Amino acid sequence: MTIIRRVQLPFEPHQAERFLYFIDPKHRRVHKLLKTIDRTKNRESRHMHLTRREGWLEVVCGSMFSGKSEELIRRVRRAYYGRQKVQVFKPEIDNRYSEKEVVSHNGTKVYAQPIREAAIILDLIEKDTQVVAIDEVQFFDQAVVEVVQELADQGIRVIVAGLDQDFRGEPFGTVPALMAMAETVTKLQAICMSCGSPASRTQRLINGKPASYDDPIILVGASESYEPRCRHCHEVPGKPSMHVKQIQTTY
Ligand SMILES: Nc1ncnc2c1ncn2[C@@H]1O[C@H](COP(=O)(O)OP(=O)(O)O)[C@@H](O)[C@H]1O
Ligand SMILES: Cc1cn([C@H]2C[C@H](O)[C@@H](COP(=O)(O)O)O2)c(=O)[nH]c1=O
Ligand SMILES: [Zn+2]
Repeated sequence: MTIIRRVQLPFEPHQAERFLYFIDPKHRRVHKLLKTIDRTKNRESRHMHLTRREGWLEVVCGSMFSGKSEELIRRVRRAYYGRQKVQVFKPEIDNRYSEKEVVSHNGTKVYAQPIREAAIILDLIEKDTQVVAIDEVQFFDQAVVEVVQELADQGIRVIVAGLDQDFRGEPFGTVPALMAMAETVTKLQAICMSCGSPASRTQRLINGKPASYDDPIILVGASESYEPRCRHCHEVPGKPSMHVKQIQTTY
């Protein structure tokens, strides 16, 4: 028999055996050779990218209007399609569009439990919850960092969405720390309302004028007080300028 071609058919990782087919064109026959394979080895080589242990943190951040809530809602809906037990939380202070829903600027929404402080999340988690989503995470107290770590360590997929920068263009609350400890970080951009470039920052406008650096950081609002801007169009009157020190090197 002349073997001219060896064909390895696709196989599933759970299969303990695979077949090697030897094609003999002369006799128009296919000879089958059964080969036992090592299940563990096979699974490792083909599925290294799959997570074996549940529980991690996903951060969705960016400026206002960049699509953070839309993205959080999209991930939550997909989890519901997967028949997963999901709990969504939001800070009580964010009552712009709804008390008991996360609502995006273009109207998509999902039910959420409003809470006053982060530690309460641990009391509200139900036994079989697999996914926890928290919107407007920048408004929560410092304890939110330990809360999400605890949930992820317990095997829960935790999704948080929030502003990485305040209106002054400075790191916002615990979001930078959450970004550092997350397994994945998705940084979104809106469109700059001044020049049309991708926008990484949020401009606060008071009576149409840029808010000054000393204004309070927390001010709940939407398009009446804020618009997305790129770094070049973002204005913060009174912001201390950064002085780059000249470093003298001596040899
Ligand atoms: N300048 C803008 N750039 C991008 N999207 C904008 C802008 N202004 C309004 N939007 C709307 O905002 C939506 C995103 O809203 P949302 O998910 O609530 O954002 P975020 O949570 O980041 O503030 C977009 O899909 C779009 O409909
Ligand atoms: C920049 C900035 C924003 N806020 C407030 C304004 C809104 O209520 C939320 C952000 O909502 P979004 O879902 O990202 O659109 O935060 C604030 O209090 N301080 C700020 O500096
Ligand atoms: Zn711009």
